[in-house]
Amino acid sequence: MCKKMTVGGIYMTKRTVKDLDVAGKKVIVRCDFNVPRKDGVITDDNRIVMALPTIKYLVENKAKVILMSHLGKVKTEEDKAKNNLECVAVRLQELLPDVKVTFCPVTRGEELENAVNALADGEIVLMQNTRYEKGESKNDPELGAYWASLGEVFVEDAFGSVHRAHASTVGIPTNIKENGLGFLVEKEVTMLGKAVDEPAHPFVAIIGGSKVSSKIDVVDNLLKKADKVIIGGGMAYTFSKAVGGSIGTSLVEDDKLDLAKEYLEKAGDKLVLPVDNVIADAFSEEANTSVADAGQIPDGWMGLDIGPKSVELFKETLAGAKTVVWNGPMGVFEMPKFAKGTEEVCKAISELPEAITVIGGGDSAAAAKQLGYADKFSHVSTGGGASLEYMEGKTLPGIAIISEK
Ligand SMILES: Nc1ncnc2c1ncn2[C@@H]1O[C@H](COP(=O)(O)OP(=O)(O)O)[C@@H](O)[C@H]1O
Ligand SMILES: O=C(OP(=O)(O)O)[C@H](O)COP(=O)(O)O
Repeated sequence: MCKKMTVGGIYMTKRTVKDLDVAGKKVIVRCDFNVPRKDGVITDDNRIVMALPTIKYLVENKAKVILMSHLGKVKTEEDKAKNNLECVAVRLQELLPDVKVTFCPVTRGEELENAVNALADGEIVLMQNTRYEKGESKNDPELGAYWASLGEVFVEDAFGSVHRAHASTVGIPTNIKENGLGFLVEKEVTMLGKAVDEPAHPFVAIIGGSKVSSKIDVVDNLLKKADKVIIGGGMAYTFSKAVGGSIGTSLVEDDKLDLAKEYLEKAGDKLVLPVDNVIADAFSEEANTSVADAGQIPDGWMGLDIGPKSVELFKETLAGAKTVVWNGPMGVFEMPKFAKGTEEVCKAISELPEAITVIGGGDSAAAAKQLGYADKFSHVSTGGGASLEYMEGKTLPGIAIISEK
């Protein structure tokens, strides 16, 4: 059984919500409500539930609460329709039946300002998806200043997004000096600090999932800290193609092939890749499936899970580990046919005696929960990229900007 953690961590000199005077004030809270959904329905509300301690504290302390979050990636009008944040307001109201929760469907202008000004003490308004604004991801100074003008106090509680220097995570606190960390961010840095500031060895990191471009640099940095870095999930095919493997129609980011090749050459046997994959002839639960050795996926087929030989290899790599850090599922676990690799790795980690084990990321946490292993980890982090960047020792801009005590 994995070890339970006690507290540790850097960033403990930052102000927290408890250091702020919030009664009667308009308090902007940046949350990470980027929750997994299927056909518009929330499939895992963990990120909303984890934000509740800060929200409840502010409500109980008579703040006028303005919640902000992004949801998904928004590049087109169609993306806007797909990533409407209203479903989160509905869930939040269910979780807080005694509190008035209003949803504001716009991200600037009179309707938003009126909604904020109408707040009574202890009431909540959730603004539409911050990424409806093009300036959000560029940290447009005008946008950060505008959103800041809506409130008097700012609370950073979006742990999953603190590695992003965006208008809502950095622009707002740049303009509101009365700011502090929320309880979720405080807890995350405490737990991650204990796990990885001075990790016990052997230290094994596992990187999977689908966000190749945002996570490939992490691999290089983790290679300096960890004894082994396992690559699985959709990440693996970019590495496989980089060394000339056939990957069919598997997920790949061609502009990262050179980098993947460089990391492979540099890392030698420290980097552990799948040796086989469960393949499918369509991205569907109904697809025909088979197993193919890595780099030998036929045309028209795609890898959607690690295969049985990879499971054994990853188990061997994990044996004896004292610290395990994992972000990104081993396959498309949302479809039971492709969940086995993720489940087997969960199982192997849960059976490690005396290891500190951390799983992070919206989908990874959802996978651990769905497969029944969430309570087997020492810590389930709400942040994937954020927890990885913390572990790399990188500055997290959304935390760095917050005032010192
Ligand atoms: N082989 C694969 N091909 C395509 N998508 C994959 C593959 N393996 C995993 N995924 C997908 O990766 C997604 C999670 O990736 P990511 O966002 O990086 O993780 P997290 O949210 O935990 O940080 C899941 O939705 C999963 O279906
Ligand atoms: O889901 C998130 O990150 P994660 O997948 O690394 O856990 C965060 O909400 C950040 O989202 P982004 O990677 O679209 O900026």
